Amino acid sequence: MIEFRDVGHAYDGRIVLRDITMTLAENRIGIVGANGSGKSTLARLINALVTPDSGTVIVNGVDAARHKRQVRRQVGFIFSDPDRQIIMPTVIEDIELSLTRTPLTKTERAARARTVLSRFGLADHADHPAQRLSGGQKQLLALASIFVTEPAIVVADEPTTLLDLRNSRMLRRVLATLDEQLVVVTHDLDLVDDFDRVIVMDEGRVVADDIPTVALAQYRRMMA
Ligand SMILES: Nc1ncnc2c1ncn2[C@@H]1O[C@H](COP(=O)(O)OP(=O)(O)OP(=O)(O)O)[C@@H](O)[C@H]1O
Repeated sequence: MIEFRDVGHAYDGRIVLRDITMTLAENRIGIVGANGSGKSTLARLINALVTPDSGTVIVNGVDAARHKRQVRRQVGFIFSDPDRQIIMPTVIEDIELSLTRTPLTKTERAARARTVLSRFGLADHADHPAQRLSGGQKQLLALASIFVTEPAIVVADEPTTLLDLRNSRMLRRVLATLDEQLVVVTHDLDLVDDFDRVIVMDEGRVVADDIPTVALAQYRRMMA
């Protein structure tokens, strides 16, 4: 569960988030809104990549700004630019790296890594150089390397920007099977239309917060 209590944030004195008070308890939550409306900043507050200038963000009972490391262990964050996340030379090594802090043996880590790669359609690329994957494949790898650690909460900032239609459909199917709480920032409205809740941001405020059909209709009217 994620709670925003009267949260505000400014960059260099320019306010980008204001008066955010809400509790995110649903399993799958989408955040949509115009460019620059504050969505990424809101997402980054959840794993303390950004700390609020005012108010508090509480993640599973823990103040994110005060206990960054504890919160980051629970929140997997997926960046829209996968190059920020890919570290190891090969695809399988990159996934295995995510598992180094687990008590799994080397053989178990390799088996878990291969399972997640096939779930994300990358089984045939396991031993390929990670940096030579296509942009979309890198995005899938970045997703797989977070999901393999089974965090309690997954926050994804525009996870489908580089994916073709088949891969964004595959991601949609994978997301539908997850037990983790999921918060997705996106401009891909189809991705969130079967979510439990959609939040619409505008100029740093929440302007709609409802089931997808209602919230997305309001967003479409706003942008018309
Ligand atoms: N690190 C930063 N330093 C200064 N300004 C920033 C920084 N990050 C974001 N901003 C500004 O804060 C505002 C909100 O940005 P944010 O990235 O949260 O919006 P967004 O809704 O995710 O936008 P988009 O849909 O374009 O990705 C924007 O005006 C942006 O220029």
